[in-house]
Amino acid sequence: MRTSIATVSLSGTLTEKLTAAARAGFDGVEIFENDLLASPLAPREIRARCADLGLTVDLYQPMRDVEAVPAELFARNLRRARHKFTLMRELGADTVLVCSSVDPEAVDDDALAAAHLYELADLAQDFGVRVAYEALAWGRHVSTYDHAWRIVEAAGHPALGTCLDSFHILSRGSDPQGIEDIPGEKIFFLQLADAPLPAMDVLQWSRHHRCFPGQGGFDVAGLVRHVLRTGYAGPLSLEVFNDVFRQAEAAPTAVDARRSLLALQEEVGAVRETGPSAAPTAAPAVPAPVVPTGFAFAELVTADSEPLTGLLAALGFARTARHRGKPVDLWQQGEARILVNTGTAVRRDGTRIAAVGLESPDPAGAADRAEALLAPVLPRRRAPEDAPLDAVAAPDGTELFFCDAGNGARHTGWRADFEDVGRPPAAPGVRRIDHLALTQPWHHFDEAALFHRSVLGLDAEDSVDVADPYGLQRSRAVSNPDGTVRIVLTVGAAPADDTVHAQHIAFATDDVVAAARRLRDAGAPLLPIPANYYDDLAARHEFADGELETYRELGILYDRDEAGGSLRHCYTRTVGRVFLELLQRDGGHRGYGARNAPVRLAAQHAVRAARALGDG
Ligand SMILES: O=C(O)c1ccc(O)c(O)c1
Ligand SMILES: [Mg+2]
Repeated sequence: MRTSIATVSLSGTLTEKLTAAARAGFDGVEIFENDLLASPLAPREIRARCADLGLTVDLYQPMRDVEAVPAELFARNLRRARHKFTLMRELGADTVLVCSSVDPEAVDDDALAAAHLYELADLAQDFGVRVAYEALAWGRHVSTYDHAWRIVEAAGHPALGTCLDSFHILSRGSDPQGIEDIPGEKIFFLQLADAPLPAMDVLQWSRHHRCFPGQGGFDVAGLVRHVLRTGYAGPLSLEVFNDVFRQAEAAPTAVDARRSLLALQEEVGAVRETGPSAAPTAAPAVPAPVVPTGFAFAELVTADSEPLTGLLAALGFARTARHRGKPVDLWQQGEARILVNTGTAVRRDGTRIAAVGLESPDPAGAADRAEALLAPVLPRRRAPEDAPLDAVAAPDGTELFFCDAGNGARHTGWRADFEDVGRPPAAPGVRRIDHLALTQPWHHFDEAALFHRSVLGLDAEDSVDVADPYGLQRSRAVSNPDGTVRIVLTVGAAPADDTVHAQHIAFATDDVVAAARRLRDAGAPLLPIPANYYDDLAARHEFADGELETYRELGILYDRDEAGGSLRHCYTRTVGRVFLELLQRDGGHRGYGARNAPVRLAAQHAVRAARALGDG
């Protein structure tokens, strides 16, 4: 199906939006009136720009507050419409979206509304324009799609149809099944947006929190199936009002938007119309996702490896191999493998997680999927003898390598690029990487969740808001079914300091107390946790004698889930942007201890403040 995007969904000038949409591969655009009004280009020049970019102008919108008003006001509305239809002829737009009225002077009279829309469509027809009537969820008298359709049907004008907008339909909890009662040829346009639950005032919800399909909580795919069964032949168009997208760079937002439609069409699948014609609407053929089965490695870049390797050694890691051609060392303990790269130019914020190796049952298939979902395989700076290894860039820039599963043991693939220099500890206290926490740039949070879900086939949990002392952090975990790959995507609060940008690697251990003691005894300080936290733990949970004192001594945090599963975890100091977590899960606890995050964040801010004063 053709794809389109409303220019309101992207940031920048109209020209920048058009360029971004075209580069992302959209077939057409909805020209949002505010974008045109703010543009120095005349409608004819915008038309030419779209033509140059290979974009069709699928819709001009919105025309507001037209119908069911007193005669004198309606006459003024028709005058306004005439001006707009003239503009549309210049613009090359053949369909205008008319939103249901919010005018205080509008009356609740379907017959009058139908008569007015008939007159409007009649005038539009003289300009070669069609009118698509849309029910705004907050419309004064018309706020549901089925009500808007009844008025369109009653008007019965060939140049009058309806525009369906998934936000207005799903936000009100309307049953989309009724869409199939509308003849497809009378659905002049379809606008798609998702949005996070829970509900809020629909106008604010719509104006600020829409997101691309797959990034929120609506069943947009289900709605689209209903529409396609009618035989609707127009484009799938994204209309998203989102404060972040309005500020973020248009190009990556447009790519994210296109990716959301590719993933949506895949989810919708092939739909056979229930109407007279039979041709099923096929989804674009994209390779199936190849879900990663584990972490092959995490690669940290650092200018000064001492603090990092000192911390790894204190944790019980051993330096076991060295890359044959690059300044990259492998540190290992159990199945946890950390690459320490001192050769990559490190930005001002120092040590950071730059790449992640994902074990994959089909690395080539994973790369094909990524390419099909607009995440191109990165050109690799590799020597001829280096193992073939494809990587793609996640929205935060982290390079994700698709590694042949089992590299850790069989020394094939990436592991063959390293020569052994030592042996991993015989009795590892750390078993494997439990999860990675990757802080996302503020404007890539929704994009990151969609990327990890659609490109990597990981399941996304609901986002969780965590109180940082200086604002709110949002986190959303993505994972594979058995939990051997878990990535927590976090977007930080202001001020943009290291805490906000910090990343961490969580290591799974069967005995967090022993691991914490070893770390402390090896001279690597643990993050100190305030006494008040432990007083609160004592109030909330029963512990064995001495257990709480041990946690207080070692800075171990505790969480118990509804099923009685427990999580014990503690943190190291931060090196550059990276800190390490030791965690012990018991009784099937699958969470991340989000309840403890505010305390951990406050403790990290306190350490940072102490360091700034020179006493930390
Ligand atoms: O919020 C609005 O004003 C608005 C305008 C046009 C639309 O198509 C829409 O869905 C909402
Ligand atoms: Mg709309």
